Amino acid sequence: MADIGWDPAGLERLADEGEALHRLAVLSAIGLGTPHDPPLALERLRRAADLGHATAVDSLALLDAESGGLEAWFRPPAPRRVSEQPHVLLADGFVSPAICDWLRGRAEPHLTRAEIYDPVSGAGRPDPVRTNTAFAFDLAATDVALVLVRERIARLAGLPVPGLEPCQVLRYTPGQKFDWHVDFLDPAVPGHRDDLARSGQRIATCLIWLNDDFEGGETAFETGDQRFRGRKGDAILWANVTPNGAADPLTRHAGLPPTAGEKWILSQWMRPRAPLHG
Ligand SMILES: O=C(O)CCC(=O)C(=O)O
Ligand SMILES: [Fe+2]
Repeated sequence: MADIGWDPAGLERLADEGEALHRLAVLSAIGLGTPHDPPLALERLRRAADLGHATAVDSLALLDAESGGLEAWFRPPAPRRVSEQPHVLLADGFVSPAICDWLRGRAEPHLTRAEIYDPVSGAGRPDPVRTNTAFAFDLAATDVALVLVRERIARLAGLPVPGLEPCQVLRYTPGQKFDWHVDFLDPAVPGHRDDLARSGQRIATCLIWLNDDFEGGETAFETGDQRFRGRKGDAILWANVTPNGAADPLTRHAGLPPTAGEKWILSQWMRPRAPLHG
């Protein structure tokens, strides 16, 4: 069957078909090629579910079970500060355990070896520094629940949704790690310059713990030898830049290896704006 694509006008013409309605729901949840309209996204999701679209049925049931509706969803409680230098915040119970299981399940079939940014070319490549597996969600794997989680993260951070990079689910089996690194892009590194000009600095990082039945595996910061580990559904958020916007070397951190069990997290890197084109 020919791919129906992601053009909203084309999808509108097919709008009585479950897959087209699901795609339209995702697009209006994001605001991609069509106005950002979460209530309309939920309405379209409901129509896709009525037509039996499996992801629509499951994600709608998940969202219907969340209390408070969109209003509460988009107003996450203020996080509490757990470190001043670097600037680290924790949000307890940021998402429900059911949302955690959903995100993990959506990523699991797609996991591949995680990559790092090559400092010279700016392209991704595997490296012994990062031995875990990961999946960065593309549009095809995106669903309305994921989009709403991303918007909740943006609101927690007070940053614009269009600046969110594709989010990743990371899985670490015992011994796997994301060794000491910084998330900001170094303006002195040639391979980072184009990216910085296009999208701006990676000013903040948010992680959500998707499970907690593992040992070790803390998120560690070199500064002050600080280690953090939340419960399933908690989020940690930190600024990769100082208040004046300069890359902050005190944010050097690592995902330490779990010693038993698997660690699953969602990782969201954030820029100040959408990439510029042209
Ligand atoms: O797994 C962790 O605790 C750290 C992940 C991380 O550093 C990142 O996603 O940038
Ligand atoms: Fe990181």
